[in-house]
Amino acid sequence: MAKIYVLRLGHRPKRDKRVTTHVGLVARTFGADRFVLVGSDSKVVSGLNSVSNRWGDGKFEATSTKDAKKYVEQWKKSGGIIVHLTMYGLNLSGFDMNKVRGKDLLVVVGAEKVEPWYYENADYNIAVANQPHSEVSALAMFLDRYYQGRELDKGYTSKLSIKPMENGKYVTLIPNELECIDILKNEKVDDKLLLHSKAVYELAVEIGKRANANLNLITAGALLHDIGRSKANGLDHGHIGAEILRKKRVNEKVARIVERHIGAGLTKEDVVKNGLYIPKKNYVPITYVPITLEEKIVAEANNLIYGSKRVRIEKTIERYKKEGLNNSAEHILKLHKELSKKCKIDLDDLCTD
Ligand SMILES: C[S@@+](CC[C@H](N)C(=O)[O-])C[C@H]1O[C@@H](n2cnc3c(N)ncnc32)[C@H](O)[C@@H]1O
Repeated sequence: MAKIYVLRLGHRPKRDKRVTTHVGLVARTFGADRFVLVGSDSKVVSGLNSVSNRWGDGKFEATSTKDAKKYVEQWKKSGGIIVHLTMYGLNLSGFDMNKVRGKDLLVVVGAEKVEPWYYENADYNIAVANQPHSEVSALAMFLDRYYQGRELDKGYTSKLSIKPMENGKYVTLIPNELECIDILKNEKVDDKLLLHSKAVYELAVEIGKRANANLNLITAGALLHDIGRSKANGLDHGHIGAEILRKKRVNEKVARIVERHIGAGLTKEDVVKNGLYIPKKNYVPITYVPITLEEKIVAEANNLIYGSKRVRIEKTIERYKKEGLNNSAEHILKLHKELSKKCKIDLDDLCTD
């Protein structure tokens, strides 16, 4: 896929810190892959990377270069296109974006007066209205036209994310390993449960790596999967755990891992038969069955752990059958086969018993 980098010229550390940071923030949010600062200002660069790690998937990167002209020349040499944003350029409104789509694109923005060399070496000088305004707005407008607005709908599975609210502020969190342990301790889970949770976590991460799953989600989902046992030990501990986490503003994707981890999930019949809480209609999809890859992996890892020991799936299936839960046993085997195929190994091979 074609990449888009933003090159920021003329940064004056004393004067431009805030504006340059905003150019980088716009680059990230409006879909660029990288922000390249000409010169050095480690605070600006590290600040942008910190935002990328907390609010994004960490793929966007801020870096710097000493030699802007060399950077531009190399970009052109490797077949990329240069767009220089300037009020003196072709008006964006009439510009055919297809001329630059599909190719690696370097978008150059200035701070103070930009040297003529950049005007001459750009493939296209483009103006967002032929009026003086700001590199921040020019970049946002250009990228928005480039992506035709799709960049605004990009969803991230990030450490922090916002639940949009008509009134008020609501930020949800994917806790890391240490934060999960703190959450468990605050709920006063006992040492045995802590050991079990850690064992499920370690195995889930191993499986997650093989399946190319989101490891932050798996870490939180696996460590917290049994948090509901601090209040209940029946089949409802999944849902109760998820509710505890929702109250703590933990990301909904983690809450659902917790809610759907029992066996290979609880079917609607299980839920009705056992008189469990039935989610409201607006809770979509209405299910306690794992759907996402991360939900499936945590359920599978939990099925391969007994206490804090790894066991083969057959052991768990036997236990379910002994309790007359033949349907659930079948689903557990099906999930095991599905994930083993995805990981290209029999997941029993990760377990000794
Ligand atoms: C404060 S302006 C400096 C103005 C400069 N004389 C110029 O070439 O546009 C800083 C940067 O904002 C961007 N900029 C300002 N007005 C723009 C416009 N109408 N269209 C595109 N970019 C603009 C350019 O990248 C410029 O280098």
